[in-house]
Amino acid sequence: MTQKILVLPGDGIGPEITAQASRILAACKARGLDIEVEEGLLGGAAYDEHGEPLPAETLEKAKAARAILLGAVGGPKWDKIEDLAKRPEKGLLGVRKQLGLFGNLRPAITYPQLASASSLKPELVAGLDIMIVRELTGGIYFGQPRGIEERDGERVGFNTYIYSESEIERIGRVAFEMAQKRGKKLCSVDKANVLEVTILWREVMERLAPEYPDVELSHMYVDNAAMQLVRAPKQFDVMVTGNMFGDILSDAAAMLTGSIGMLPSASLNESGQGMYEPCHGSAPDIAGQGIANPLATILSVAMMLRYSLDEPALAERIEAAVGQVLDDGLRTADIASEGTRTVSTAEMGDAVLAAFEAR
Ligand SMILES: NC(=O)c1ccc[n+]([C@@H]2O[C@H](COP(=O)([O-])OP(=O)(O)OC[C@H]3O[C@@H](n4cnc5c(N)ncnc54)[C@H](O)[C@@H]3O)[C@@H](O)[C@H]2O)c1
Ligand SMILES: CC(C)[C@H](C(=O)O)[C@@H](O)C(=O)O
Ligand SMILES: [Mg+2]
Repeated sequence: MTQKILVLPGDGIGPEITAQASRILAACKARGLDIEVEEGLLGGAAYDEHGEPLPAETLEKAKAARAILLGAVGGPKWDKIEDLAKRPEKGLLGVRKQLGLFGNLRPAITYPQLASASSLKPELVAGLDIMIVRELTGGIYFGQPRGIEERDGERVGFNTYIYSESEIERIGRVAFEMAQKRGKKLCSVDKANVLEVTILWREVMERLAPEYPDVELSHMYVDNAAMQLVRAPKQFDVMVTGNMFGDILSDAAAMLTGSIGMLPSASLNESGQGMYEPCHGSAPDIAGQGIANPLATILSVAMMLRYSLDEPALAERIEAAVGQVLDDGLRTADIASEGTRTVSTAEMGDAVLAAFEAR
């Protein structure tokens, strides 16, 4: 059956990087992958056209798609929109929530060729392979009540950090199952020394553990986890955490791989429908220059093939092509080091495509 794929380029470097990833998708199609690809508007690009960051038409297309490839949304142009609901980021959060994409997988893998591009000592990161499992449709990002209002003569801002047992259990199961397929170690990250919501989080993780006797479960406070990620990151296999902690820790983990431009992601619901996007943002500081690293987005296509389209061989082929290009010494500016050849976004896309075709 033909599967629908929706590409949402978004803002800033979004269109530049999704253009390269789309070429890889097209190459998969040329090799017999039965997909139909269409594009849509999300974020600032959608706001400029329709006055909404998530127009009804985009949401409809997203619901009908088996998988979505997203570039990134947001940028200074839209940061002053007063109505928060109209900000580009709300469009992205809307797709995640509306499609129930609660399971966010963020793999931080340090390619051996890039160990020296990390800001940490190469021996600390060489061979690193961590999977961060982030809850994506709950927690403080969505909790009610929220707002800014006048109280006792001054304005107060407030959000609600809330998780139900069922929300914790469902992301916990994703993480335990992921650990079973990997190194069988799961570290649950919380702030159970202070926050009730994460006391419950820890309890639920403990309750699930006996169902996965082959997985070794540990717990860590988020502040320590941030420190351990830069002290000795290879101690981790799978990490599971809530929406906001996962956002922060995955950016920190990205730097272990050499650049945030290397970290792909998958956001999945219960039926395997997914949105695939790099973990980084729209990088307004380099947008339009043709120098952004497209590899996180290309590697997100590999995740799409693995998790939504059941094509693991094609996924491996893309990952191997990326490895090949790095072996050949090609680097975008963010991962360049002595002795490598600095290339543009499009040249990196050309090289990955050529390596993919040659395999
Ligand atoms: N998923 C998303 O769409 C997403 C994620 C994060 C941030 N954002 C939005 O993006 C905008 C910018 O946010 P920010 O500056 O905090 O984070 P950012 O990730 O866009 O950029 C942080 C730094 O990393 C660099 N960088 C990011 N991606 C890169 C790439 N592929 N190649 C080379 N360098 C890269 C940028 O140039 C910048 O110096 C904001 O509007 C934010 O809300 C969107
Ligand atoms: C843009 C923003 C809403 C988003 C998030 O916080 O989830 C981003 O930082 C991410 O990591 O995907
Ligand atoms: Mg983030």
